[in-house]
Amino acid sequence: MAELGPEEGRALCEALEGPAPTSVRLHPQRPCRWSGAEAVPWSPAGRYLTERPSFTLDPAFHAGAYYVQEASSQFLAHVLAGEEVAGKRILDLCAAPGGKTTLYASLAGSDGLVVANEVNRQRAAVLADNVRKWGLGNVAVTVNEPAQIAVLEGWFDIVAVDAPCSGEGMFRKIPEARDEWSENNVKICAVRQAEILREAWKTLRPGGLLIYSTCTFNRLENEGSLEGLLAEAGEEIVESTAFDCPPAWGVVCGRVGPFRTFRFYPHRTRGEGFFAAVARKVSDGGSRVRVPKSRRTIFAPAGRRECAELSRWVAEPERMRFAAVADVYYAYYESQYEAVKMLAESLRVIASGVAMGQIFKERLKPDHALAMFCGLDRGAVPVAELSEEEALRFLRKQEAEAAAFAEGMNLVTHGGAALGFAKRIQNRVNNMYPNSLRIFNL
Ligand SMILES: C[S@@+](CC[C@H](N)C(=O)[O-])C[C@H]1O[C@@H](n2cnc3c(N)ncnc32)[C@H](O)[C@@H]1O
Repeated sequence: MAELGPEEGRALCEALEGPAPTSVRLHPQRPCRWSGAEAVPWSPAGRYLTERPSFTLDPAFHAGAYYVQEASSQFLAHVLAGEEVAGKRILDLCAAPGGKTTLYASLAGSDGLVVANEVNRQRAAVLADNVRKWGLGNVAVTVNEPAQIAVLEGWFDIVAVDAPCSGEGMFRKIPEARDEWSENNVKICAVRQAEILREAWKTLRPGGLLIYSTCTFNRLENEGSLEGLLAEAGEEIVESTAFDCPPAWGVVCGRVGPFRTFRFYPHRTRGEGFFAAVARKVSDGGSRVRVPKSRRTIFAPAGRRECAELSRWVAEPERMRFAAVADVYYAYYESQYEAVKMLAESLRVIASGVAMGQIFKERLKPDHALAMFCGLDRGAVPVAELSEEEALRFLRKQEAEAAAFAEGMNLVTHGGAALGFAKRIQNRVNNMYPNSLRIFNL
C-alpha cells in the first residue's frame, strides 16, 4: 500500500468496502443473451452485467454460453491480442478452476493445445468439469507438480503462471481472504512462486512467451518473484512485443527489467486487484526441446467399425483421430493427437480431447462431454428442445414428461444450447446428466 501514498491508499480501502462488479466472458462459438451488454474494455468477449443473477438457475450457464470471470483477470486476452495463439501449445500451470484455461482454449483453436495443470486433485476435478462444459476439445487436464511438468523441456509456445498468492486483490470479492492474510503467508507465497516460475521457465521454447499473474498487490509476490527469475535466467529473458494499454483503462503499467507489468487497483479500474507481467524467452539459444520417453502405451487406436460409428457423431470426422483408453473412446483433433498421446504416457492426465463414450454392439452410448462438444454433429440424434422450466428439471435430474423426447437417445437443448443427453424407452426417460453436476434445492 505504501507505493500508493495516503490519498490513493484511502481510495483503495474505500473501493474494497464497495460492491464488486459482476462480469462474464462469452463463449466464442455459442450465442449468449449478454452479447450486447457493456464490454470489458480490455477483453473482446468480456461483458459487465448490471446485476448479479443466480447463475445456478440459468440454463445458459450450464450450457457453457459464458464463463463467470472477474473483469481484471480477463486482461490476459489483451496481453495475447497481438500474439499468434491459434495452433499453439499453451501451458496453464496453475489452472483451476479454469477461468484462464477456457480463455486460452478459445484463442488456441482446434489446431492448438492447452495443457491445464492443477496440483490439487479436488480443484483439478472442477477444472476438468469446466473444460468439458467449454466444449472445445483442445485441452488436456493434468494433475502434476510443476517439477513433473518441467520434463517437457522447451515444449510450449506460451507458458502462463497464474500463481497461488496471498489474494489481497480479492479482499472485496472474497472477504475470507482478509482473515487468511498474514505477513508470513506473503513470504511463504513468494517462495512458492519462485519455485513455480523456475520450473515453468524450463518448459518454454526459445522465442516463447511467459505470462506471470497474481491477484495480489504486494511487491514481494509480484516484482519480487520476477526479480528472482531474472537473477537465475536473466540473460535468456527479453521484452515481448509491445502493445497498447490506454490510460483511460486505469491500469498502472511498469517494468521489471525486460518484463512489462500491469497492476489493477479496484479504485482505478472496474475489476478486482490483479497483477500481470509478460516477457519472452530469447529466440537464439536457451533450452532445446526434450520430452520424456514413453513409459507405457495407453491409447489404442479405434478399429474401422468403431471409427465409422464415432464419425457419425462429429461434424468434422476427417479432422479427428479416435482412440480408446480402457473401455472409453476419445476424439482428438488430428494436429494434436501425437502430443496428447505423449502427455498421457508421461504425466497424470485426467481429461483430454472429447470423451465420446462406450460402444456396445456397435452403438455409441454417448458421454456427457460429447453433448457439450462444439463439434458435435447435431444430426446424430434427435434434439429435444425444452422450456426453461423443463430444462431446470433436467438439470436437477427430476422426472421428465416422455412426450418431449423421441424414442431412443436425445440431445437435450434449451434455446438451442446443448445441456446433455437423455434416452427415452417408451414412457420412461433416462436422464444422463452427470450426478456430480446436478443442481440441488433451488
Ligand atoms: C490463482 S489460482 C489459479 C486460478 C486459475 N488460473 C483461474 O484463472 O481460474 C492458483 C492455483 O495454483 C494452485 N497451486 C497451489 N500450490 C501450487 C504449487 N505449489 N504449484 C502449482 N500450483 C499450485 C492452487 O491449487 C490454485 O488452484
